[in-house]
Amino acid sequence: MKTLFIINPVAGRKRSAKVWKDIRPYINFPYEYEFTQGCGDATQIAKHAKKLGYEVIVTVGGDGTISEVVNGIAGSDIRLGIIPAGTGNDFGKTLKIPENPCYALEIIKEGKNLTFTDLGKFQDGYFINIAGAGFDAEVANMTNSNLKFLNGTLAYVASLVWNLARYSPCNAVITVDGKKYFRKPWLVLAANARYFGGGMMINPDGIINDGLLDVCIINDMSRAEILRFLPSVFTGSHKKHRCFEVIRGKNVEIEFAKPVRVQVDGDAKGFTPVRFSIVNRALSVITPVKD
Ligand SMILES: Nc1ncnc2c1ncn2[C@@H]1O[C@H](COP(=O)(O)OP(=O)(O)OP(=O)(O)O)[C@@H](O)[C@H]1O
Repeated sequence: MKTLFIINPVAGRKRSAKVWKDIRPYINFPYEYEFTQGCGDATQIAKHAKKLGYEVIVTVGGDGTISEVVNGIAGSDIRLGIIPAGTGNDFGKTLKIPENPCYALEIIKEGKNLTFTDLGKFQDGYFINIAGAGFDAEVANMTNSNLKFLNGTLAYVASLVWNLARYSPCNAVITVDGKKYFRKPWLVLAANARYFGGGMMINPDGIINDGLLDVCIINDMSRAEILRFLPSVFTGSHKKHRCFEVIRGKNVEIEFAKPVRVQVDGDAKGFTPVRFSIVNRALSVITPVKD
């Protein structure tokens, strides 16, 4: 199949360029490749590849690279392959794509199993993993913009601690398929997949092709309780916590009493109010097991 690898050389704090060098000798089928030059480039490359008739696009990068490619090929017949080479690599975790790039390449070489995934819709674009508003968006914004000089995990933890000290939950109206829910949340997510924040299983029961967004809400609790709550998110055991709830639906509107930051696939995207919806089975992804 006509295949293009799109490599984001700066993903994973530049680990991606090395990953590409490592896996290249093992690619035993015809392919082309292109490096991204900057923000948004992967979308343009993917759109062009669609016009040129490529059948498979493989990302070598992280979730941001996947998200950009998705925005170039959503709704087409192009198959998405994923070589995890970013910092968090959260989307691939839901699909059980091996974290080891050489094993991930083997899955693409086999290419026989496809999973159709839903895509979230935000404004005129798509997201594949998780979008949301509140505390998580503040953390993502600070990690990506102000703390680039720190390494990945350190930047995330520093941002988490800083925002925990200064962020306070405020009243919100969350409308899911027309039904209004009044809450005072730390954060509200519209999740397609299961993981975010570099391995946190925030949405343990998420199914990526059920045609529904999982609206995950962390309701008001003290800062001390948040500190106890956060580790449980890595294992998914937080789902039994009295302040955590999931509401499922196709259309979600989130409005806070004051404008609160929004993130889409880990990138800060303005402020609330915000609307998300879902497009069922909009993209096929090459996976270890069949859909
Ligand atoms: N050549 C480039 N120079 C600078 N930035 C780039 C370049 N190519 C792509 N980008 C940007 O790099 C950002 C980070 O990419 P990506 O999200 O894939 O890596 P990551 O943040 O390390 O991984 P993850 O999102 O899985 O934690 C993307 O927002 C993308 O727009």
